Amino acid sequence: MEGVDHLAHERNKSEFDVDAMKIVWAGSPHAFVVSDRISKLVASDPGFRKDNRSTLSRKELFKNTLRKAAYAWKTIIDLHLSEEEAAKLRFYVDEPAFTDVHWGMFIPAIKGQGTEEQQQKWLPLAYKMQIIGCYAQTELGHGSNVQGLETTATFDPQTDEFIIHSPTLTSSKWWPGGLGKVATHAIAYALLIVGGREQGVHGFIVQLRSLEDHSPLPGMTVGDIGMKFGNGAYNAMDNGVLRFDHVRIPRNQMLMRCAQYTCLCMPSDAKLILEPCILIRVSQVTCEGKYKQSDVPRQLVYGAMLYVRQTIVADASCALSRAVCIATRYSAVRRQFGSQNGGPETQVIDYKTQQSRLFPLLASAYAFRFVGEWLKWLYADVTQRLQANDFSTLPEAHACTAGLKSLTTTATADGIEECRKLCGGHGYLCSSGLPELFAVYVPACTYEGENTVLLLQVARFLMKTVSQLGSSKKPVGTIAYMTRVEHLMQCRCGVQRGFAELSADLVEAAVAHCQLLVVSKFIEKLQQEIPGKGVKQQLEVLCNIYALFLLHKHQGDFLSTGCITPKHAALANDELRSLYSQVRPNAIALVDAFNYTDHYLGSILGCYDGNVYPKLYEAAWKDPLNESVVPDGYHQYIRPLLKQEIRTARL
Ligand SMILES: CCCCCCC/C=C/C(=O)SCCNC(=O)CCNC(=O)[C@H](O)C(C)(C)COP(=O)(O)OP(=O)(O)OC[C@H]1O[C@@H](n2cnc3c(N)ncnc32)[C@H](O)[C@@H]1OP(=O)(O)O
Ligand SMILES: Cc1cc2nc3c(=O)[nH]c(=O)nc-3n(C[C@H](O)[C@H](O)[C@H](O)COP(=O)(O)OP(=O)(O)OC[C@H]3O[C@@H](n4cnc5c(N)ncnc54)[C@H](O)[C@@H]3O)c2cc1C
Repeated sequence: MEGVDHLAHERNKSEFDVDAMKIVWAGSPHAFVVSDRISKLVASDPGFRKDNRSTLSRKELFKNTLRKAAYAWKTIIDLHLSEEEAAKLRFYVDEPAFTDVHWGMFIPAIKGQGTEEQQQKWLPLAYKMQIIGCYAQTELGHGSNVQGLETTATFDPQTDEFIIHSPTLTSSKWWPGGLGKVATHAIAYALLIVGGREQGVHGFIVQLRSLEDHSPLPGMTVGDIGMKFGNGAYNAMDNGVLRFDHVRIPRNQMLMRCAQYTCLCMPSDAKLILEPCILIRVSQVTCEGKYKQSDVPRQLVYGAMLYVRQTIVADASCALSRAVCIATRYSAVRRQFGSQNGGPETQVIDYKTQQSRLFPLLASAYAFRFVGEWLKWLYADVTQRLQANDFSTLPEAHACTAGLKSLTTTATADGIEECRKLCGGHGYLCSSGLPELFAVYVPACTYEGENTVLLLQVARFLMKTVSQLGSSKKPVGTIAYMTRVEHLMQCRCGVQRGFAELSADLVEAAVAHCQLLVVSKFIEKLQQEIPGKGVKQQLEVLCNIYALFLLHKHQGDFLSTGCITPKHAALANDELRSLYSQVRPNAIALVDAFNYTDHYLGSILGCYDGNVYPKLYEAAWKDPLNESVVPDGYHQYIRPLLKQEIRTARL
């Protein structure tokens, strides 16, 4: 029945202050207020309706996404929303679109790699959406290997311009979100060539389309790369292909924070003679001529990826918590077997197998939330240090963002699929919200750095740390614990097989390092002041589940290395079962704490009131296939079959 809370009995079991936990999940009382208000604003506005997405064709889906993006922008302007509120609105609209890349990559790249002048010129246009940007790095032939990119940017000293060109088919830009049909500008990554010499990959701001009629500018061949995985909402994103045919851009459209070019200006008879290189900004003309890599590490060119990777960790906790919320609520609603004397069947959430699959995912959602909070702090800290030309923590920041992005996205993608399975057959319905959530989420394991490639970066960082053990350079920060392996390294320093040969094992070590990070940041969170009755206790239970589940999952490694004994392993398993029993009465309240509206969840199985069956039944009849009792095609194909009007092969 509508209006009845079919999960009230579950909510009454809660042993902690759910409202206080909502603030812990949101990050602060202010963040909760903003989040709560904006999520309800979006949920109550029919202009942000999303329950019909699975019935739209790709072109209808794409056009509807443009409509929503424009509507969202109008809402932001009309309501004078702050940047924080606007970001929350885009989050709760929950529609993969060009705006994700405009706000999530194009703007951060200009902020991170543009000079002051370039920021002053381009950011106001981008913030007002008078230009729409995309991040065009990946090519048909290269994505992981950035230094292998083939697009060229050749400097022409005669005209003080760069010539951007796609010399080969594989140099075609391929995948950039928003590029296919919407973006007016790109930050295009290309191999810089000055005076015939290659100077590595740099970013360039390139206008793609006319701001008058949106037609591609001369020298641009641009379009969409086609349908993507599943019929999910990610097909609303116009991931594009782009080829440059000797496109000229002014010198000042190279993102120059990371590189400068000094040049000889030898005035003779009042005429400047320019060496084949680039004039840096006039105020900085010097008496030498050479390519000058700024004293910032060239990896700052990758700065936007560092930023996005840390946001992706926070996104992982959101996506996993959505799936866990759906599966937990449905597990409390669903009853199967176990009826005693005609009484109610057993709630599937009471089965130990269901708990052993579901509750580690619930714990992971909270764990990723807190490590994401810490990573956001780490990124802000390294950014602040970079402003002061302090690059000391950049390697650690790269390793942490790369490793945690890889770990959390893999666990979340697997976790969403597990939540679908936890919901049985109904989990496979689009109305469960889980198939689309999976289809939209899984590319996170690939974009912004393919997960194995990123783990290899972590492994490289760990090996570099190990190689420095015994030297005066002591490991600090997230690798301080490695001093404890120093003795191991000394006795094993003999045999050093190649990194490549051991890379599969090193990737596992990288995962273990990142898992240690997640556990340690969860523990640090618990050492903070956490208000609210029973809130800290619940988080301690979840932290212990997260850690012990890992111990259980990898007990082979722990046993084989002598870190634990078989008795320890047995004790850990016993404790896990006990912890699951402690979570059970609080499970619904723990997912209520995510404070997701039914609109945002987009799931009948996960609806707040648990009134699942009537909603499933009602939703079925809305499917276009049910618009007619006799299906299209009956008379053409089925009736001849039934009436044996089609010659059938001899049976
Ligand atoms: C909220 C927005 C949502 C957006 C939706 C999703 C949109 C998706 C967008 C994209 O996918 S954009 C394209 C993403 N592409 C990638 O992530 C490419 C991945 N590849 C790389 O990052 C690099 O190619 C590499 C794998 C790191 C290798 O780089 P390279 O060959 O240049 O260097 P190495 O020899 O491996 O390392 C040299 C040195 O540099 C350090 N380093 C590498 N990357 C970084 C970094 N990002 N920041 C800081 N430092 C970095 C590396 O550790 C090495 O250091 P040393 O060991 O020499 O000290
Ligand atoms: C939905 C989506 C959106 C995207 N949006 C953008 C965007 O907006 N802008 C943009 O520029 N790009 C974008 N991309 C591209 C994305 O960044 C790349 O696909 C990603 O970086 C992976 O690179 P790749 O495709 O070259 O994978 P590859 O590197 O070709 O991976 C293939 C396999 O090779 C393995 N491999 C590669 N190198 C090594 C190595 N050295 N050692 C061991 N194994 C290795 C990988 O682990 C993987 O298993 C997007 C991609 C997707 C799917």
